[in-house]
Amino acid sequence: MASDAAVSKEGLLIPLIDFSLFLSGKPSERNETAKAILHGFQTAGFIYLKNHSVPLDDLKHAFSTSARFFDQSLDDKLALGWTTPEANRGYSAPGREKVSQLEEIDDIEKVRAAAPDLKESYEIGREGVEGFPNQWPKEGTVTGFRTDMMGFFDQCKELHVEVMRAIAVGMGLDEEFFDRFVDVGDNTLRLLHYPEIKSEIFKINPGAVRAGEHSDYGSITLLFQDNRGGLQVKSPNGQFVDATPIEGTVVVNAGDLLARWSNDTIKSTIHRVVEPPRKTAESYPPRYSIAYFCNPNFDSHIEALPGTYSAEQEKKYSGINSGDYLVQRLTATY
Ligand SMILES: O=C(O)CCC(=O)C(=O)O
Ligand SMILES: [Fe+2]
Repeated sequence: MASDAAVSKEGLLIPLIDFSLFLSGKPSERNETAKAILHGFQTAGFIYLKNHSVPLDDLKHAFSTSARFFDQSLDDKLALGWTTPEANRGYSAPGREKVSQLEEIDDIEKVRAAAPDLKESYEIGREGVEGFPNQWPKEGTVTGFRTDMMGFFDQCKELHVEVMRAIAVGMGLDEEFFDRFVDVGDNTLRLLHYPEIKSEIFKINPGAVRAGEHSDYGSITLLFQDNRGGLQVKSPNGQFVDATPIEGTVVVNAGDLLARWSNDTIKSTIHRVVEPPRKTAESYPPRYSIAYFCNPNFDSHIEALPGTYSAEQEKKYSGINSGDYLVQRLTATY
């Protein structure tokens, strides 16, 4: 069988799929796996892949490198600050955005004092894009950072191509159908750190979350999480369900642009990050995750995929340029 359930609750079934059966299985296994992947995206909008192409050691190394990055002083990180949606590269410390939903000034100050940041992140884009250089830490500060992160970037880029091939096969399209749409690698590697946080934060402000509910924008997101937990996915009946970490797997979710491309046959599902299930008396431990946001090449024209409509008037959306769409979405967020 190509898949088990990674999550099954409240009508949300997220399959756990052995990706090696697609990468190197017999033709029948390959087909069956591709169908299971597509089905997961059409129903839950999320899948877990095990035996994918990113080796566990490289993954562990990416996490320890990320931790060393966030260990730098705040000043050093702020010097690499995220600038514009067009660049979409660099460091963000958006801690203030959530606490500002509190109404009483006293409460706001209390929460800020106890938890200056619920989340910090750092983004890396494709190298060599004119006008938009990556914001690398100064040479020698985080040893090996640039080489290791770009190595990881390329591994994820390759995995994106393979997952898109699986979707193509699942849809009955040519296996290489998406290749020319995704070969450039206009993707974003985002390191995330949710610092240790006092438990009382969630008592003072029950609405507090480590990352607010949202959908992702692009084709798919490859999400690697540590073993803390806290990621939740919205079920069809509106309940948030834990997407519990499974070591060595990657969580893959479809983004809004893929949903649009598929004429809404694929779902881009809402998710968020809350406090993890385990805590000490005083606090919740830090959590690290790495999200790799995949996009169609920024110069591609995206319109309803063959087989997702039978007559022109069934196309739900007009065609759109991928890069324009993504900048539009990022502009609305920051
Ligand atoms: O940290 C996580 O597990 C999820 C992050 C996420 O959904 C995002 O950055 O879009
Ligand atoms: Fe997300």
